Amino acid sequence: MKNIRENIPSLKATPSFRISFIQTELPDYYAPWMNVAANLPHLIEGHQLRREVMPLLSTQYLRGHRQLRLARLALGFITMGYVWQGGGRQTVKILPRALAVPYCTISELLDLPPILVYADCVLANWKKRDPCGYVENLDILFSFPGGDSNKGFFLVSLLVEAAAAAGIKAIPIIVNAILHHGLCSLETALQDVALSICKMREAFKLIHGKCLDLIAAWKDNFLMPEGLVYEGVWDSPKQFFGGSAAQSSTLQCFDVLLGIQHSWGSVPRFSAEYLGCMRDYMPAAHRAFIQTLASGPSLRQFVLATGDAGLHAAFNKCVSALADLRSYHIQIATKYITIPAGRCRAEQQQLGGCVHKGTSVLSERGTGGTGFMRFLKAIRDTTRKAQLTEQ
Ligand SMILES: C[C@@H](C(=O)Nc1ccc(Cl)cc1)[C@H]1[C@@H]2C[C@H](n3cnc4cc(F)c(F)cc43)C[C@@H]21
Repeated sequence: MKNIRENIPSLKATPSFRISFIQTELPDYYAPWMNVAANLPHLIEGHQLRREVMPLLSTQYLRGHRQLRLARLALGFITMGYVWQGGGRQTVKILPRALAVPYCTISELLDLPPILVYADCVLANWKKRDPCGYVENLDILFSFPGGDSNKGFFLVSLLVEAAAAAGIKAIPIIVNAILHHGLCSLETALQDVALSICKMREAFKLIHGKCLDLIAAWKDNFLMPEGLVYEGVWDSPKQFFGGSAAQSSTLQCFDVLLGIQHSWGSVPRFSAEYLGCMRDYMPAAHRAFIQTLASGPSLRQFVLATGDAGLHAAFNKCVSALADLRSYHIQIATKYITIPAGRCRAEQQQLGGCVHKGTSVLSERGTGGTGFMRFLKAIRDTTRKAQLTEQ
């Protein structure tokens, strides 16, 4: 595969969704954070993380968005490791101020919750080993114990996101075509979206053999019923959702573009509200982009109103490509994520308590677990029904 930037030209051009190269360095002053984050698997497996003495550092020497994202990434991994180091048995209820104060300060500046999210683990957590090399030389910056499976999972998610960039880049063209009645440019742009979604599915295939030891949460988690106290920031404990595929901006963006509404009351946790809530866990620029798209002209209504067969077919091609991608996501989640969660449950029954898998407790949310599977199947079915019927 050629260099990722040459393969997907829109990477250079899409401001909001450009897969930007997050820095991999911070000023030396922040070495205590970077060294602990880089050494996390070893510290967690050796149960030494909580003994690490972390100085309370000031965030004033962080310069620019990329340094803030990198510092937030390091503190997010350290926090997750600190909370879940002992697995489900010995979760902590208080995050020490040396972590909590800078983590919450940076998270507030970035308008993100003080917990590890998809945009941290996937969009910010990567570098090119050889700056001039090809896509194969991607590597992650930070990981949990579990070796290459975490790495593969995060990098494949990144490649899926990178493949989406071309489709995202077509969205402003689509909105302009609607506003100016440019039927030809609209049909071409819809074809670009369909092709991009097909490429996302191709990238997704690289996930075989990878899995994620899920990013546990401290919301609706029976092991931390109150949530987490962020010492020196808030007096009462706070609850936040863990990392989730539903936090992927592209996962939600194409639904909004195609007018696919997800409302699903049977399991309130995974309803439209959950998807809406997950937008608060996306980068602010992505959230704004989706919100602007949602409040703009309806592509679906426009295509129906034109009665144009070519637009009709191009729109339906996008919907069927998205439904196929969702079906593939379900296959992957079943094979690589839900089963481990099921295994964990089986262990729980045997041991009559919570069994942790590696550094985190498998989460019913986010990526695996039966609740998430029902969620994925429901949004796949809703996607299928979004096809424009024959005129
Ligand atoms: C590999 C998986 C994962 O769960 N990754 C993950 C989860 C949590 C964390 Cl913390 C880190 C990584 C899935 C990747 C592909 C992503 N995707 C982006 N746009 C999509 C549009 C779609 F229609 C669709 F079906 C999946 C889509 C979602 C996640």
